Amino acid sequence: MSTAIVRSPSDDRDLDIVPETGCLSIIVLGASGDLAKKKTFPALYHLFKQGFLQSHEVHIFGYARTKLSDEGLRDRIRGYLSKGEDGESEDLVNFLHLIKYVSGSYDQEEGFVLLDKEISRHESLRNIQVGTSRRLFYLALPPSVYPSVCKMIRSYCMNQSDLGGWTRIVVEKPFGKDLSSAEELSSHLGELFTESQLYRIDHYLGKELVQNLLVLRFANRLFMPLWNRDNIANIQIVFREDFGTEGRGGYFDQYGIIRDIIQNHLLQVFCLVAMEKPVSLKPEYIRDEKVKVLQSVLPIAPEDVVLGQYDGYKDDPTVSQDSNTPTFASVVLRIHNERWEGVPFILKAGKALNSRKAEIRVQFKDVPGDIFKCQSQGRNEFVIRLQPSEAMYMKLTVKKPGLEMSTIQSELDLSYGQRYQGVQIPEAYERLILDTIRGDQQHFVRRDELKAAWEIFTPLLHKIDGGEIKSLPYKPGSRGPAEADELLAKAGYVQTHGYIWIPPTL
Ligand SMILES: NC(=O)C1=CN([C@@H]2O[C@H](COP(=O)(O)OP(=O)(O)OC[C@H]3O[C@@H](n4cnc5c(N)ncnc54)[C@H](OP(=O)(O)O)[C@@H]3O)[C@@H](O)[C@H]2O)C=CC1
Ligand SMILES: O=C1O[C@H](COP(=O)(O)O)[C@@H](O)[C@H](O)[C@H]1O
Repeated sequence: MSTAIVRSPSDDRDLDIVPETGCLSIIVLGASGDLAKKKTFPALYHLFKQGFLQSHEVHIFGYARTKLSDEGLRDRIRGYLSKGEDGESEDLVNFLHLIKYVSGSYDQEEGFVLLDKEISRHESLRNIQVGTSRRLFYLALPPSVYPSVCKMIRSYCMNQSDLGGWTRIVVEKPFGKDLSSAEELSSHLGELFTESQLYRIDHYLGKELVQNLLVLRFANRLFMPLWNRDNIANIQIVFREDFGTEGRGGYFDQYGIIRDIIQNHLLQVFCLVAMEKPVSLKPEYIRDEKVKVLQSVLPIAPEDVVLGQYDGYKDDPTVSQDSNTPTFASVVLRIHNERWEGVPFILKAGKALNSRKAEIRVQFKDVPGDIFKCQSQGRNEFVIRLQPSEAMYMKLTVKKPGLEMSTIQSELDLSYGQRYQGVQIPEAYERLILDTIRGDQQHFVRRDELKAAWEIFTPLLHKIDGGEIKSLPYKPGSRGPAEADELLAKAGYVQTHGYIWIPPTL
């Protein structure tokens, strides 16, 4: 009997990536903060548990201004790591043992000299040849300190030479506040590091169903002829949260929902939905196509925007009383190219809404010559739910089971929890951190991509900052301002009536 070789799509990927081993130091800057404890350290722990980080190779350093001992940092993060575990597992003990804390400022050499000394000490304990070590700096910090921190890393903490080792820098969003500040930051970092050393992380690119988009679009014959202006009426990309800015009001008020979610997370999803097929899976080819589609987006018309701010947002003492910062926005993007001319893409995001959900909703056009008179029931829709409970489903018109010839809306449903029982879907950060260690930049944002993204939103953001477009009030726990639904209808979205999706049971 012959044994079938099952290849994963990545086996044939046209990537210039060599498997990497050897001494690895992961340095989390801003280790005392929110992101570090909630996302970065838990992601590292999951990688450790799965064997991607090996005790004999890896050491993890936390760095921040707060005075803490090694044990102090471990105590801070322990509860976030042990979620779902009974007591303190052997894995957890071993992982925490790898963590060391260094305290220092973000703009003085002393701290970074000390940090370098600690990293070098760990490297020499591993008896490695100078220059073969790998140093990964993760900036879990407010962007205001990126320039000084990067300068310090460049001056005092680089891997010494290039004998197969490397230094890589992971930076979080928001990367700038508009086109000019982003470009300034890019130029600054560009003087210190090469593009291949910089990893601009957008954690939406690490989500399972976002990573599935290219496979779905380009590995299925079914979708190829349909994915265009001839068949698709409109596409929504939606992010909803059922909680407000909670404890992050000070940060949020400076940025707002467009900079926090739409300009990065939703726009990345938009690229993958709208771009053309790349030459191959080589990261540069994929990013080239993303840039092209971003450059084809037309300037945003003011009548294609609805902004909202939930009642109670300004109760946060760190939020200014006359704030016009939107906590909700619905923005219609229009692409000027052969595939998408005339198809509105509605990007919508809001905090303190009635549910927590992120999804892509592709609505198809009406069937010409409808002999079943079923059009009023609703159109075909293909929905990709990114979270919670990953799923893809296709809303279809079918014959209502029974003796009569009547129609009803139903669905073809691929709910991951049901179809892939027992399969653990990795956290976005886990996947992306592993990519940085492997040197795979496919799921990271390139400099020109970032620039094109800011070019789309900067004129609108300046109008909002200048008070030219007002945020409309909405009730927490609602769908957002009613005007957003009106905008959706104006963009051509047709609501399905009387259809209720019944979640599958296991
Ligand atoms: N939290 C989240 O869920 C997400 C965050 N991000 C991004 O990740 C980065 C870090 O976010 P988060 O952890 O929430 O941020 P925090 O506000 O928790 O800041 C992280 C650490 O940075 C230091 N710090 C805070 N403010 C300043 C300042 N003004 N100047 C110098 N140092 C400061 C503090 O450490 P110390 O005082 O000890 O030095 C703090 O513990 C940001 O860019 C954020 O936008 C992205 C996605 C989600
Ligand atoms: O980047 C951010 O993302 C989170 C939402 O992430 P998710 O993976 O839970 O969908 C959002 O709450 C936060 O405001 C924003 O900065």
